Amino acid sequence: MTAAEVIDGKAFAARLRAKVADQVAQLALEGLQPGLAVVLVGHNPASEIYVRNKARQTLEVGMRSFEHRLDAETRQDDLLALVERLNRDPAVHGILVQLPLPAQIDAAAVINAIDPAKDVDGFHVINAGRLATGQDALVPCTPLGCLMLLQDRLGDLSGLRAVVLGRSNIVGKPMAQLLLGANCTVTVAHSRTRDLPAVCREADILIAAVGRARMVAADWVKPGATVIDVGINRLEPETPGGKGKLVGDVDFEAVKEAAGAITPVPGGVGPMTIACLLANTLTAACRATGRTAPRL
Ligand SMILES: Nc1nc2c(c(=O)[nH]1)N[C@@H](CN(C=O)c1ccc(C(=O)N[C@@H](CCC(=O)O)C(=O)O)cc1)CN2
Repeated sequence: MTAAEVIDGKAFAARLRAKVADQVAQLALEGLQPGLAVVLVGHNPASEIYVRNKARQTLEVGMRSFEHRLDAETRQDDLLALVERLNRDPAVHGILVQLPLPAQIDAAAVINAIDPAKDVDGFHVINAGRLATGQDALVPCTPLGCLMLLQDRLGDLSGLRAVVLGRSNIVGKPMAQLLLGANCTVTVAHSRTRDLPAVCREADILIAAVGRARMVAADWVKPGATVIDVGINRLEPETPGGKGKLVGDVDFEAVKEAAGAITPVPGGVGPMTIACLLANTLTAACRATGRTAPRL
């Protein structure tokens, strides 16, 4: 058996951002500049990095970036008031509240306060419902990125068996909806699923999004399957004061000997998340101004 093709999400994301930048340049000729507002509450170190990268990449594609950094002790009412202001601001076409939020804030209440037309994370219950019923929706960025990588490698996904390992609102559930929409036969598996390895072995497409480092072993994978690893897990540092290695939910070294193709961590799905956020912001800006959103 030959080793799997390693899917280069970093390169794919760079190409997607270049397409977004081309479209933004076209809109500039018509006097429209898409704007993305990102809200960070508190000082989660990983979130700080993601928010910084989002702001930088937003500017790089020619959009306006609005960053709002709030104290860890921020009250829910104050955050809701900021969301309301951003909903009303015509320069802001996309709004994103970085997750996780501190414990005193009800994340669902905040997400559902965002205007669904500006909900570029696609987490609002209206967008979740639209996706589930096959209507035009803003689609969560990480699952959208996974779908793009799959369609790029496999073309038409019709009839393929897909197993989504994980049932979160931000990855597992929307991923399952997208794969259903692409005519896959979809199973959503999770920690209570009986005989997980056997269920996963049925998959032509295996999406690992459980948040457990290197959980998916080589004998969970059907030979030749396409494996998409959404996990981002930081291992304990090997030396005191060092930085722990970043690994996915899949045992990459072992599984690449069984799979047909596999995404690495880092450099697989992660970079697609921000590229799709920019694509969603472009979509939101086009729709808000009566334009048809481009197919990227
Ligand atoms: N409001 C949101 N919050 C969160 C989301 C989200 O989509 N919307 N997703 C994650 C975090 N996230 C974006 O916010 C994100 C995670 C990972 C990456 C990424 O590029 N990862 C790199 C590795 C980065 C590193 O070295 O740490 C990779 O996999 O190559 C981008 C964005 C939770 N919160």
